[in-house]
Amino acid sequence: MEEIMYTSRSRDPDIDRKYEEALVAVESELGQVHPARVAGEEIFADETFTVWSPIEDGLKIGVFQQCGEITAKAAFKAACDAYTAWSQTPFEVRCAHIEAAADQMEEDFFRLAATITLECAKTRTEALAETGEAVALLRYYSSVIREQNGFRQPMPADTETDRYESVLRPYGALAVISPFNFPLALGAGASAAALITGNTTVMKPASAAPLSMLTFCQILEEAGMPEGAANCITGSGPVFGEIISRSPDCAGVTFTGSRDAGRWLQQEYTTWQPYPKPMILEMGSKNPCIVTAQADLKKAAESICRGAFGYSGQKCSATSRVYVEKTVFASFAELLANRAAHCTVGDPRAKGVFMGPLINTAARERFDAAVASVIDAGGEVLSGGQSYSGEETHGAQFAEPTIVAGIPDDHPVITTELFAPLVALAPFTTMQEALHLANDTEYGLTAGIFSQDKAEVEAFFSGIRFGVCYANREGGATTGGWPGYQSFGGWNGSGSTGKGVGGPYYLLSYMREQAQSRHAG
Ligand SMILES: NC(=O)c1ccc[n+]([C@@H]2O[C@H](COP(=O)([O-])OP(=O)(O)OC[C@H]3O[C@@H](n4cnc5c(N)ncnc54)[C@H](O)[C@@H]3O)[C@@H](O)[C@H]2O)c1
Ligand SMILES: N[C@@H](CCC=O)C(=O)O
Repeated sequence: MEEIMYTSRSRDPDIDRKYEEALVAVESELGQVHPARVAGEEIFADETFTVWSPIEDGLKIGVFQQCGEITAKAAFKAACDAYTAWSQTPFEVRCAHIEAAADQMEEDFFRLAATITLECAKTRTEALAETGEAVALLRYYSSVIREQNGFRQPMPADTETDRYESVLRPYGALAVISPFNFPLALGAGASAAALITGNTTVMKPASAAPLSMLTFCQILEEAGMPEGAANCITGSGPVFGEIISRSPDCAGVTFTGSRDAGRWLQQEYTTWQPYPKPMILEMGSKNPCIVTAQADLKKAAESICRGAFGYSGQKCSATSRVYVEKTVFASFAELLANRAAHCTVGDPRAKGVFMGPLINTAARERFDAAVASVIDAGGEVLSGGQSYSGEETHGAQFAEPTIVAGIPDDHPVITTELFAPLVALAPFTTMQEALHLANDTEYGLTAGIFSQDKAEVEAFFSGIRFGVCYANREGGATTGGWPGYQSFGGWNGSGSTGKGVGGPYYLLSYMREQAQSRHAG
């Protein structure tokens, strides 16, 4: 099938037909009770929680288990029990399991995409691309480990009879915590990385969107993963965080989510664990884009619109600050405002809709407070600024694609991650100033530049302190990274390892080195 990426602009109409059929099928099955999955068994907790779709009132995604200590401990016990055999399984066999899971995901492609749309209100393009990204992550990790011969490397020996090797080996049972905004790709990608390197997993998806990951866990089981290697439990993040911090069975954590939760977990886990264990943290950001007087302004406006407002700005990669050279500020602001005003906002299930509703009321309140704070600070709303919900939206919470300007550099809208469709513009006069403003943040995930001047582009790449950097990217100024093309990892407050998801070094974070010296007996 044709690969649909976040940056794709067109697709075969047959894809839309299959997606629409899957939407009808998946929607008709919603509302069920979903058990947690431990060692291939269905587990029911004493308490449950209900997840409602953000697309319309009354659309019940399902009832999920509010797992506490008993289930979490059982899941880690299962993962620890499975660890020895799985970690000693030849890497080719582990790869074959992950590849079989990727095959199954391709079989279920449209149902998975429809599930993503329904549980977190992604448009069809975003949901299809996320499903493709999830499959691509599994396949990419498998290709890396095969290319690296399972990360076993001969070392020079000092005698003819001795044999020395460097071998990368797994850690144990890892917790895999994933966010609501990429409910499949980021949980499945991290789990696949953990499993393919020989670790076992206890996955914990976000409570706002847990269905995709429970489905993925079932796919892993069906792909022949040994009992207990992959487990998935649902429930409160903070409760899970407390449990794993104090659990000697938890050999490490891979967490994707907000900086506040990630930092809390990092401190708690480090405090309570008896020795240092791996923590792979992928966190939020405040992503800048620089537009110079040498830019193709129309292209920049189109691409920033996609970067800032795609999935309603609820991407860790969303463009949220744009620094525009003073001489072109007014003309660029006008182009961007016109482009934003033409974004199609509506039901994300519908064809042609570019932006759907926000995940929940809290996100809308955050958006409203941000707009009010811009006005309080004497700033200007150049486009959008309103949020709305009501009968005509079937209760879904919408915010207009919004552009603001005229606020100070230390305003919270410039410094704090909003996770809403709001982008702030500010002028600059020199490239040095633009880079200073772009880098003036504790975050460091994605950044972009629009300029047709090669020297400006090179100055950007050498001066920017972010992990994922794009020049003149058409399909999203700072968004839409793809496994095997863009390693996706944050610097500074955006990530802990410096090795990007979907990149050649990512798997290294899931293994530790062992020197094996075989001397003549
Ligand atoms: N850097 C990246 O690659 C990346 C990718 C996607 C999302 N994100 C970030 O994720 C955030 C949006 O997702 P979210 O709202 O689901 O984030 P969140 O931090 O609220 O939750 C993320 C996950 O962590 C769990 N969690 C929450 N508190 C926890 C705690 N104290 N201990 C352990 N687990 C806890 C949640 O249940 C969820 O599964 C944004 O900040 C976004 O930038 C980062
Ligand atoms: N691959 C996606 C991941 C975003 C995470 O929030 C992007 O690059 O936009």
